[in-house]
Amino acid sequence: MMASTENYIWYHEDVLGQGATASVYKARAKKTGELVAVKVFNVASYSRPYEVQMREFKMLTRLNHVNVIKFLSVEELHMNRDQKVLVMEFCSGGSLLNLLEKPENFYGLPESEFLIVLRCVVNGINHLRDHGVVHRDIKPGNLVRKVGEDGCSIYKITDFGAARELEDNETFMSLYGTEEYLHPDLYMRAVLRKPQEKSFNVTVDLWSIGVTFYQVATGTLPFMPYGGPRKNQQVMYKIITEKPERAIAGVQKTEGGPIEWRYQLPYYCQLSQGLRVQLEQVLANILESNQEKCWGFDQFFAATQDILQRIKVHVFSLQQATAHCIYVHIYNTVSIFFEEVQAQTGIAPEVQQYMFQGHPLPLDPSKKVAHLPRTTEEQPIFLLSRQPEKMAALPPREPESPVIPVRFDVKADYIFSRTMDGVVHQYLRMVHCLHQHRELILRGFYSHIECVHVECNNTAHKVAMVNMKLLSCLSMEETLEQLPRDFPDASDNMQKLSLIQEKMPMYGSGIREFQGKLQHLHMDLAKHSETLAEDRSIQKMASLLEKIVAAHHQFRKDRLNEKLGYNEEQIHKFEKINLMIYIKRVKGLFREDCLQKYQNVLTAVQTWSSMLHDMQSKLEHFSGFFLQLIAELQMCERHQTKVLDRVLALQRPEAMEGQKKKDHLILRMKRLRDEMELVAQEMQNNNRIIESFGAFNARLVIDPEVPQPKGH
Ligand SMILES: Nc1ncnc2c1ncn2[C@@H]1O[C@H](COP(=O)(O)OP(=O)(O)OP(=O)(O)O)[C@@H](O)[C@H]1O
Repeated sequence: MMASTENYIWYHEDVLGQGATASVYKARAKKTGELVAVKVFNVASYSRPYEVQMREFKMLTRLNHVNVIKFLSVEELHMNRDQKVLVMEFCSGGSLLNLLEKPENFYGLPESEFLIVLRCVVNGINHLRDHGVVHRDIKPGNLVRKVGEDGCSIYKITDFGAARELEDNETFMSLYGTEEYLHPDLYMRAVLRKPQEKSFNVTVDLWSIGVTFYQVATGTLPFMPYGGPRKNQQVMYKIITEKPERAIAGVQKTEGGPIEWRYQLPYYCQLSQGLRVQLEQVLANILESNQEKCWGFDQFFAATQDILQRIKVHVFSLQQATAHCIYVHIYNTVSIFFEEVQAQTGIAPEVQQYMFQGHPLPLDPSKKVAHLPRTTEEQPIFLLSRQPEKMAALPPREPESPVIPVRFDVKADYIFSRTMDGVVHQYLRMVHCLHQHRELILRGFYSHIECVHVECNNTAHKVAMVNMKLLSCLSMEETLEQLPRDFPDASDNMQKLSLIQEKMPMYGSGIREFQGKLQHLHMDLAKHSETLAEDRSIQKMASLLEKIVAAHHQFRKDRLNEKLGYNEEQIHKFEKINLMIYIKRVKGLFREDCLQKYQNVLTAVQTWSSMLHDMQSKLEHFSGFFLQLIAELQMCERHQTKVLDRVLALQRPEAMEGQKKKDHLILRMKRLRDEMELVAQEMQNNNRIIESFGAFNARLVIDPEVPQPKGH
């Protein structure tokens, strides 16, 4: 069956959605074939006074924004000229509600998509505000989705039918379908039908936006009486009006039971901690029925813009094995970034050090955040603490599984399979996340070990330098010892030098031991990397999910049939048994395989962290000590040179046995002096090499005020 207006035509089966006032169809322009959406108002709707019918059209003609549905024209239905048809741009992605109903979004949208919704709604609502329009029916069903040329979603506010009708008690019923999103004052009037004197301003939209954002972030409605908002309207009203300040959700878990208030987004929500805290702040201030305490539109707009203008920096805290998203403004200094990192990890800025793409990342606190490298979830900046840090990673909390209906009931089985579909999607996400964290831990520790390795080499160079200087000093000391005992300024460094000579092999072997340990760590890491590479848990979970989705589709078909035939019923029952087996396997795979392997890596992290920390602090100590030794040896050299100079100056010809002997001694002295100069030059060269190695040194200068090992 087809219907048409003067310029557009559509099939009845191409229905995009049906609301309380109208049905929306996918239609085509007769002349161009262009796809449009036509909203055909139902009988109840077009029997309203003409001006009321025209309000939505009039309002739409005034609006023009990418996040507001584009109005094209108003036409009349060919079959019934009284019936108005609103023609608008077609959004192929359905509504945000359709998206939330997909099992993969049972626990809310992923962070990137959530931010798109946030941006579109805030910008769209701002445009309405600029034109003095209060929508009064904001909800996921009234946000339609278009897929942009870049593949990203664009959400558009639609359905402007409710805006003026709120002032008209007779047509108030049109709001009935959206009571879950209603501001408490409207709820009282529209749902409980109690007179309400207050005038409704923009805060009613802000409340609905708050409920919508909560649902988009979590997949569930924030205010939930036992049995659902529609079944228990009195409790619903109690929840939204008695909600304590700053609470963002209220749930009644048992019939007639207490209401559990929530001040934070639930654990299963997919948003990062960094975004959650910012969103919770917004929600607490717009889900506020007290007009005096509720944010005004300007505050809401400023707070949401502040979130949207921030850039996201992915940070993985290696010793703690936790992933973080740090939201900062591009114009903030790096020191602000350090503080945000501290807020999420507890690691103080003075002990933070970073690595990126396998190399140390020196960060200057006075520079702008714009200088930070671009990060992704897979390519984060690794955070290391100079202090030992406790493991902070917690095993992920499993989603609550619904109870399997014991009896044969197509409806209950369908609901069960649908929920299970959502639950297993969450399991799959968790498996992905654990896998990714294992990968990041191994990658991060590989670089960390390499950096300690460089430090080890630097220290080994210092040992070599000390040894060279020591040998040169010792040989000179031996020469000087041949001088007459009563020679003034005769050097007596021998004891000190022998003591250093005695200790040096100990340091040398200490460093070799570290190098051995590092090699051992690399081998340990390689074993874990091999286990990770062979891990098929993601594929196994995905294949189980596929089977559960197939069972769910089967149950969806079965639900549509009033009564199943004998064979269909048998198949349904077998499928239910299979479903139970798959679910058991999902949990087994997660707990005994994925979680177990993840815990193994976490245990290794603790060992690796403490070993590397121990090595680094010893190396730091060694470095400082060697620099001190080098200074002492240099002093000794200077003293020896001074003595030599004096010897040469004080030599009197009569004191010597003969001219020949004198010449011989002078020659020897000169040669020695030349040799020393050569050694000194070589050492200077070595110093330069070591300094250039120092640029790769893992002990980064993050804050110039932080005490650094001597000589750096
Ligand atoms: N332009 C569009 N492109 C694609 N789908 C659309 C469009 N407009 C609306 N829809 C779909 O049609 C559904 C109903 O549209 P709309 O909300 O305008 O109707 P309504 O009768 O006013 O509904 P309500 O019960 O919310 O008052 C939407 O939820 C959406 O799924």
